[in-house]
Amino acid sequence: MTIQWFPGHMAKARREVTEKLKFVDIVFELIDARLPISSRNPMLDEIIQHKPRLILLNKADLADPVQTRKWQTFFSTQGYTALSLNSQKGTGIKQIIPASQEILKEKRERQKARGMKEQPIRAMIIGIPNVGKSTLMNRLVKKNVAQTGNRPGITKGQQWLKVGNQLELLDTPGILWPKFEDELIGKKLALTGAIKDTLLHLDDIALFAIDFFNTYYQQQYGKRYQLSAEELQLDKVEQLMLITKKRGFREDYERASEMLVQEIRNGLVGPFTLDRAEEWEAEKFGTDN
Ligand SMILES: Nc1nc2c(ncn2[C@@H]2O[C@H](COP(=O)(O)OP(=O)(O)OP(=O)(O)O)[C@@H](O)[C@H]2O)c(=O)[nH]1
Repeated sequence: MTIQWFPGHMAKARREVTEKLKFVDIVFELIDARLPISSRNPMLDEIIQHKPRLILLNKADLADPVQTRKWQTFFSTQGYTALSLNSQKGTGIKQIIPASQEILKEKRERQKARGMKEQPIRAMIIGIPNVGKSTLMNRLVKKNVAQTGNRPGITKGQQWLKVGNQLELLDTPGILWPKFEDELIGKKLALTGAIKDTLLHLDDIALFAIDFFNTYYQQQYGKRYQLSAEELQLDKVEQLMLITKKRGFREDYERASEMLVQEIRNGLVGPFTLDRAEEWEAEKFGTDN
């Protein structure tokens, strides 16, 4: 991704989201299922105020399914519905409309009681760069309305994209920033490809990944890089040196680091979740995370 968030950009993005919020009934907060905390905008609560929200855990195909279920439970204890999605394949997409209807049920019933005609639900997608906003939009609308991988352009007049006759989606998603100035969050975001590689050293990300996989997913990691039980006891630098050698990269640790990070990102080392549900007790959740 090419966006660098400077204060000016952030303020503009925030203004744009605030402006668009007026037109919608519900916000679809798109987050990366591998990073259910780190891929959120830390100020989202403040920005969207009390607007109803549906949390969408995207790229669930790349995440640890056990963790995804735990996160769904976690969010439900916070009063939110969180659906697990694979926007690329469309898995989970069908639940979006019924879940939104359920969230807005009381409001819609009140409107009905006042004799108002039932309108399609109006929604906007909000998420950090590269989380899959365009992919989801294209899936929902079933045509290529937003080019995936594209950068958000200049705000046009509000355009609504019809999703059947029950949902209308704002044509430009809200793009907000993650809290990448936090070093650990920055490494996690980098490992999933959410922030520019040049913001951090690749070997730092690779060493972080080796540590993480040794702790949580040692088996799938050891298998992929043919590391024996003994080799898995070595420290992370020695493991990186071994992987480099085993891949035939001689002493090119930079190349090995890049390969490792790319393979992890693309799911070749198996599904994984970097933010661990059990480490986030209820009271930790909120605007200061
Ligand atoms: N594996 C997997 N990849 C996905 C999924 N959703 C999106 N992607 C991929 O993630 C990358 C980013 O997707 P985009 O839809 O461009 O993301 P975006 O949020 O619109 O990105 P920006 O324009 O940078 O804000 C693309 O390569 C997509 O194919 C998913 O559910 N699973």
